[in-house]
Amino acid sequence: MREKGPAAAARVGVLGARGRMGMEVCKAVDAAADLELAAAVDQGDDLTEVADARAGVVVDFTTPDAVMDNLRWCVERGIHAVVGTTGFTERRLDQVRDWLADRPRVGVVVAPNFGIGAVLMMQFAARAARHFESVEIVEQHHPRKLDAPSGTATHTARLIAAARAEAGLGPAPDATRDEVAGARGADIDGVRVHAVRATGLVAHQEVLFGTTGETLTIRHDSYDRASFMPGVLLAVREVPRRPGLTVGLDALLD
Ligand SMILES: NC(=O)C1=CN([C@@H]2O[C@H](COP(=O)(O)OP(=O)(O)OC[C@H]3O[C@@H](n4cnc5c(N)ncnc54)[C@H](O)[C@@H]3O)[C@@H](O)[C@H]2O)C=CC1
Ligand SMILES: O=C(O)C1=N[C@H](C(=O)O)C[C@H](O)C1
Repeated sequence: MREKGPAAAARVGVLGARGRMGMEVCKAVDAAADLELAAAVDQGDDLTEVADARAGVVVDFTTPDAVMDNLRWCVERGIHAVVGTTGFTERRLDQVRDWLADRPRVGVVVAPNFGIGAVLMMQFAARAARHFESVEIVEQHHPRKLDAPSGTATHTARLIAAARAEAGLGPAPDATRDEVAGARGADIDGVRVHAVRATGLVAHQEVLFGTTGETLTIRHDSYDRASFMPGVLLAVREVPRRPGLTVGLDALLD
């Protein structure tokens, strides 16, 4: 942790600091002239390190089991939070909104994917959804990932399902009668999602649309975790100006 002097704008605490994403975030914050890495905390460390270090913004890349307790702790102390950890259901988001109602000046940004290309991939998929009767998602990740399907794939499926419902599209055609369990993937709001895990992969997703005589494939690849850092740093800089809950990076990019 390098002291950058009084000109440094925001003091940042990183939770999950010894994880794959946490380490990358610590590096990126340390390298940013306007940010100061105030605390780097992982499992077993005391969260009070973050408060003692006077961090104004916390970045959480931990686990779905840990993230809600961390977030509550931050909101109660008036610390803004940028969250990349997966596992956010509507119920969890409502819980965060409840906590924030008591702390109206605190901002929380929860984004299933901080990659700019991934955000655009989700926007393009939502836009295409109403024009195609068929759609399936294939996500591919490194084999140390704990959750399946990915948060990005789940979010994409929900966006597509909402667009299909708005356009009055029914279920995608599928004559499958005999199925080995899992062969047709997970059903997320009526959209099939297939999760692949293989050494050598980082984070990849294809959205395959089909209609009579044509298909459209929208694909995004993160080859390096550095790809998430411009989005994370954007959220760190913006979150103090955005009280309440912001879901996704879309609003910040606009
Ligand atoms: N939104 C996005 O753009 C991205 C999100 N992710 C998500 O971020 C999360 C972390 O991913 P990775 O870094 O690959 O996992 P990882 O397993 O490498 O790192 C997680 C770290 O959190 C630590 N941890 C667990 N409980 C903790 C607690 N209570 N307090 C502090 N630290 C704790 C672990 O010891 C570990 O070091 C996952 O949910 C993943 O899906 C990953 C990449 C990009
Ligand atoms: O665990 C990962 O690696 C990733 N997790 C996020 C997800 O589940 O969508 C974002 C990205 O896909 C990398």
